[in-house]
Amino acid sequence: MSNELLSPAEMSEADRLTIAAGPTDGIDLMRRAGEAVAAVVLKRYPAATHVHVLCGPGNNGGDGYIVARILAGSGVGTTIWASGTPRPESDAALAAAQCPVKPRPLSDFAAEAGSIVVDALYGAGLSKPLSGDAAKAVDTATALRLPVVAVDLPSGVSGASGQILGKAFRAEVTVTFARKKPGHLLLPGRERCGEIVLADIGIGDGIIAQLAVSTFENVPDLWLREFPVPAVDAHKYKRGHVGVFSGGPGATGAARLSALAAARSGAGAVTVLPPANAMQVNAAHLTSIMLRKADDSVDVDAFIGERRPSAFVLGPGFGVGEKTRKFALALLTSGEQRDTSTRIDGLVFDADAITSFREAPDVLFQASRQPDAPALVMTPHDGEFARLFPGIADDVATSKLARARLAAARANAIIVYKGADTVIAAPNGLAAINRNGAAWLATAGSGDVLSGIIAGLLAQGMPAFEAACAAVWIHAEAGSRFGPGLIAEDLPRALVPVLRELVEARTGAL
Ligand SMILES: NC(=O)C1=CN([C@@H]2O[C@H](COP(=O)(O)OP(=O)(O)OC[C@H]3O[C@@H](n4cnc5c(N)ncnc54)[C@H](OP(=O)(O)O)[C@@H]3O)[C@@H](O)[C@H]2O)[C@@H](O)CC1
Ligand SMILES: Nc1ncnc2c1ncn2[C@@H]1O[C@H](COP(=O)(O)OP(=O)(O)O)[C@@H](O)[C@H]1O
Ligand SMILES: [K+]
Repeated sequence: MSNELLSPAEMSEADRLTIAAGPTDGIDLMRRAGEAVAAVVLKRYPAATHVHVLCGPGNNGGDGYIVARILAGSGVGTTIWASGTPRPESDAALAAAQCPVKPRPLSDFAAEAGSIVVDALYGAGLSKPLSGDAAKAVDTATALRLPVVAVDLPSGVSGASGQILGKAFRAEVTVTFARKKPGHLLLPGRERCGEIVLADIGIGDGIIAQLAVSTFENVPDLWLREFPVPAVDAHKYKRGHVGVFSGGPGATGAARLSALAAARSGAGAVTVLPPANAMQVNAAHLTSIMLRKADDSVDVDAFIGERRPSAFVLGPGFGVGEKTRKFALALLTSGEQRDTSTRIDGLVFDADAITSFREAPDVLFQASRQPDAPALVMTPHDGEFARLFPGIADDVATSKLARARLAAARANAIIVYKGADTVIAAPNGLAAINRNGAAWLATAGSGDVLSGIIAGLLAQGMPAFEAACAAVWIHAEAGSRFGPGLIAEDLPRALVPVLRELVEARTGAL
């Protein structure tokens, strides 16, 4: 798998293990890194009149000295602008000594239109906000609209969190090494990276495996082996039955969006569960989706006993308050009284099911910790996250990745922390960052569809973390492919070509 994301600490451990295993040493890694960047510059900017290489004092700068040597050797006009000097006897000092281009001070940095900037100031070792000459260099490159090729990360972008420390370059291309880092995918860093080129510098898969990485890019490789494909002898209840709770007569659309998405995602049967006074309005809009009254937990229990649903969605359009809390807690704690034939596999709590616990989140978390509780997936956007996880949400110094992980551990649930850079985190520390979405998905009801997809996959027996990751990717893929004009009603139908491709990839053919 090459979808692991390495923290700066893991990257330097990979570096250490590679060197310890031999015969590769530090300068070999640096040389390959520099060669990869130089190759990108030569290929992408063949008409560049001049390349300005900005070199910092650490190994990122060391990569820059190698780039400058190769470019100058290829006949490209090259200037080095250096901030500080590499530590004596370091790999970067060796790279600088072998570079025939004489460095000029970064404080004098000036460039002409038509030239290119290679940003090798700071990478994994960024330790404080960009200031002084480095910040001025960002302003100069921005004002002149110079194309920037970033080495490892645009300087100023934290590889761990994607946060911008002070200022950061906006690269057209970022060349990174061995594996991507969380900062390449988390906003706002992602936006500053431009296209990301991953270069092999000789850190083998075996070395990465030794790191036991727990953060991944959310791509199908992560969960495809668990993606459900119906068996030859499938019948509708074998494909899983999803119950979706509906709000009252004026708030039923969200549940129907969820229900349709669960059905499209492969659940064999889906039932919308409204209060009695919303049966009529739901009935007027449903065809293949079933309908059953659920006024209270007696109704819910009877439904579970008779129809054996395997997953539920609670929250979209349901309303905030005591009834929601009661339903949520009853679903979470019902396992104690059930035999295996009526056991619920998974729950998706979204929207109002999250907000209803804003005054007493611990009540919810205690219930989700009971040994018999079904797997719980919660899908907060920023606002809902802040309501359920005060303390974690306020800690702006941490990354969205770290916040999602802390929340998953606190809630004993899979947390799908939504947004343009959705993070999916599990209580055991596994996490994935999604990046195939598009802003077309920012439309009312889009989150309801996501909840339905998750429940559809849970009902078919997909493990909860994988189901959440798969649903986020599928939802994002369908929305970005649809593009302009997307409304939530379009999404369930837009899932079809995406699902077809996944089934083909999973089975080799349909
Ligand atoms: N690991 C690997 O496998 C490989 C890694 N490689 C390369 O190494 C890079 C990491 O190198 P690195 O660890 O030396 O850190 P780097 O980013 O050069 O910065 C450290 C220096 O910058 C300084 N400094 C930081 N921020 C600053 C600021 N805002 N303003 C001012 N100063 C600041 C910091 O100062 P200090 O924190 O000590 O005060 C220190 O002197 C990595 O990104 C990749 O390009 C490749 O060669 C291939 C193999
Ligand atoms: N700019 C964006 N880029 C990618 N995905 C987005 C963007 N904005 C929102 N989304 C996705 O759209 C969905 C919106 O969900 P939510 O905020 O709950 O909306 P609603 O409550 O209206 O259904 C989430 O899956 C979110 O990740
Ligand atoms: K850089």
